[in-house]
Amino acid sequence: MAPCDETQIWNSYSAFDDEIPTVDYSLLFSHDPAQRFMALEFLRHACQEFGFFYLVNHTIPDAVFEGILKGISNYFDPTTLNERKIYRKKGALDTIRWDQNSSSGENREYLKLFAHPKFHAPAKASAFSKIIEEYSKEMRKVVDGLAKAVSKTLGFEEHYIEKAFNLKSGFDVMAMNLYPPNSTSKGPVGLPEHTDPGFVITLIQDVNGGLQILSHKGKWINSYIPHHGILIQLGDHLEILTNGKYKSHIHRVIVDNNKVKRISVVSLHGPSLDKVISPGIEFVDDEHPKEYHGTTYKASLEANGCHLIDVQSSLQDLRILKP
Ligand SMILES: O=C(O)CCC(=O)C(=O)O
Ligand SMILES: [Fe+2]
Repeated sequence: MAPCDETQIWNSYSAFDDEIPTVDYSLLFSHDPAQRFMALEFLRHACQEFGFFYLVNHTIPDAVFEGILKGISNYFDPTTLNERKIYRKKGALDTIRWDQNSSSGENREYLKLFAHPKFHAPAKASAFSKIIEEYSKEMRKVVDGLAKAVSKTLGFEEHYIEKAFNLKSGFDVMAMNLYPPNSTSKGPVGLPEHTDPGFVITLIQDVNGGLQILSHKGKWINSYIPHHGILIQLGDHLEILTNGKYKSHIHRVIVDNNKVKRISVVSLHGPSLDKVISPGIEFVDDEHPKEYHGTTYKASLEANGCHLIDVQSSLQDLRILKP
């Protein structure tokens, strides 16, 4: 490819360093009513005006973050590549999936697994599996707390989201990503543009840079997560439940032709697979007609003919087209 072509491609993947809101988790549960009220108001603003935010002062110990990031780095050792190939796509019953993609559309090595209601992890890597399971349990506690807080920002009692999504049996998939695979990419894209299904998506990373999110206003924004902070992105099914009040956002990963080398841990926290998700009656009236079709979480995940572990968005298909 001629150098000028390369520059043109890179320019189309550049993004702005606009501020992303930072929500203090501990203040959402403050015993001081005024402080709690302010924190919940700020969370409402972050959900409605952004749809993504950083979460700090949460309950996950630093050692859990450091443990999983180190564990992933060790697991993706290039010399043990062959051992991981047993988790390459096999069939409809896969609960763990590994793959390595190096193409103009995607450049990453990943390990995905079903984390909830039942936890699955690579049997051979038992110490690593324990680390992943601990991370997953800790993150679920944070997500349960967020479900309470988000319910309140919508004007409901704290169990509204938990009940609407049947979160106690919620379907969670974890993806552990290494960008670019083997330190070489074929082009600037780590992961192409997409939104994610579910209630919320939690994300941590080892180094900053690479993840870009498309704002409400159509502007690509670089995400720089504070140290030991969590990036929260609202999922497609919160958008459906709230009839578009709280929206999910398109995002992508850019490896900038191998300049950004990074590990991320992404958990997609979904409703239970059999739960029908449709716009809540509280969000529908003459001024806000129903904007989405209702369907079970499972059917929405399988809508593109994909395996559940792909957790792909089908939001476009669920939108009711305006006449
Ligand atoms: O690795 C990242 O930063 C984002 C990954 C992502 O968007 C996903 O797995 O859905
Ligand atoms: Fe994503």
